[in-house]
Order: sequence, then C-alpha cells, then structure tokens
Amino acid sequence: MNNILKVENIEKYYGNKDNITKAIDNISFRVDEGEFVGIMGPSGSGKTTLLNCISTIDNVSTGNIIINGQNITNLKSKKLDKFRQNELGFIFQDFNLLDTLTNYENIALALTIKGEKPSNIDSKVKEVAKYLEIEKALNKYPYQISGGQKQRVASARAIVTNPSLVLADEPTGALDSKSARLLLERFESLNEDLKTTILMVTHDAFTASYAHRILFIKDGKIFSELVRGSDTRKEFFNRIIEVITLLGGDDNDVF
Ligand SMILES: Nc1ncnc2c1ncn2[C@@H]1O[C@H](COP(=O)(O)OP(=O)(O)OP(=O)(O)O)[C@@H](O)[C@H]1O
Repeated sequence: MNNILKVENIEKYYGNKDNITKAIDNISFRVDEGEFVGIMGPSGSGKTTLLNCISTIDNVSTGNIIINGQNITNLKSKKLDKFRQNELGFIFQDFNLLDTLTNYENIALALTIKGEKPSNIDSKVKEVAKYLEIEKALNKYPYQISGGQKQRVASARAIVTNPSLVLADEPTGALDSKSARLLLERFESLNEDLKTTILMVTHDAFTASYAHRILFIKDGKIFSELVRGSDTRKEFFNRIIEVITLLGGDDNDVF
C-alpha cells in the first residue's frame, strides 16, 4: 500500500525554557492511500496541534512529516503554499466559506488558486456539486443555505482540486444529527468511490465510527488504536465508547 502520510517521531513544544508545554510527545503513524482515519482524544490532548502540523499551518519541533513523498518539514514558505494548494484539502468545523462569494465561486476559487485552466473550472465545479448533491445551492450565497449544505459546499471545495489528503477538523461539530449523518455518508462514499484519503479529528464517537481506523491521543501520545475491520458501524461505535470510557471520559464531557 502506498503511504500518503508518514508521521515520524514528531514532537511539538510551546513556550520557552521556564514555561514549556509538550503538546505532542513522540507521535508516529502512517496513513495509506484511500484510508479514512479518525483522531480522537480528550480536550488538550494535542489533536489540533497534530492536525496543524500535518496541514503545514504549524511547524514541528522535531521529527518528520512526509505527505505523498514530500517531507513538508523541510519546505520553505513559498513552496509550502504551493504544496498546500496542490496536495491538501481542508474542512473546518465552522465551514470557512467566503460570504461575499456564491457557493459556486467558493468552490471555483480553490481551482483558480491552484492554477487550473479556466476552461476546466466549470465542469469540475459542476461534477463535484452533483456528487455532493448541492447543485441547487451553487448560485446562492453561503448565508442562504443550511449548515449541512454549507459543510457539503466546504467539502466540495476541499475535494475539487483532487488533493492527496483531506484534513477535516470537527467537520460535524456545528451540524445537527441528521445533517451530520448525511455528511458522513458522503465522506464514506467519497472514500469508497473516489479513494479520497481522509484524516479527521473529532471528539464525537458517532462521527468517528464512520472511519476505518481511529488513533486515540492522550497527553500528546498515541494511547490506543482501533481498526474497524469487519465490524458494522454500530459495533465499531460500541468499541469506540469502550476506549473513551477507558480513557476516563464519557462521550459528551471529556471528548
Ligand atoms: N499556541 C499555543 N501556545 C501554548 N500552548 C498551546 C498552544 N496551542 C496549544 N497549546 C497547548 O498544547 C496542548 C495541546 O493542545 P491542542 O489544542 O492541540 O489540544 P486538543 O486535543 O486539540 O484540544 P481541544 O479538543 O480542546 O481542541 C494543550 O496543553 C494546550 O494548552
């Protein structure tokens, strides 16, 4: 299997000598092409820091992160911008859509920034919109559609450039349970049909149960790993709850 992501012995410190926080404490893992991996952990365990380091928003203190064969810890800012545009797709809890642009323009912008030929843009936007069932929302503005639709527009923007890796940070955090389920079903088919590789941070066991594999982080370290295998989603959900209980929380408070 082709490793899309290799995280090798990374550490991340914040602060200075007198007041140091070790947010990530020697984490290593790999994600294969086409995998859907979840990251869970209590508040303050290092999930966001880990995602920020992988998404090139933050730097690691030591260790290496290799995405699609490129060691991103060595890249300088201009190359890093290009790398981000070409290789990564982002989905955030609060959508991060531009309210002054239509949903169509929000999706098209990702292609323009990447340097896509203008003649290809329309067909690419329409194809991805059809896939995510947001065709009717394309000519509206983000403030004219529901939260669930907004997150599908944001997902369209993330995948339209055909990135090697999609990074999702609490993608269902602002959605009601029906919209969350719809979005996760789309993620599942994106992953199955288009072989999109997804790395998703979530504190929610239901959301995590759609992944194939989950890494649990505690105090900046990988504490446990669960593989869905042949489990149904519901069986996997129950196993996730068991690990959460072991980690010392229930589904709602600590995670
Ligand atoms: N910019 C920063 N400066 C100093 N310390 C930080 C900074 N960002 C995070 N930390 C610390 O690093 C540790 C990990 O934080 P992080 O935000 O990665 O956790 P998290 O698992 O994402 O938490 P949550 O679920 O609450 O978002 C915490 O102790 C946090 O206080």
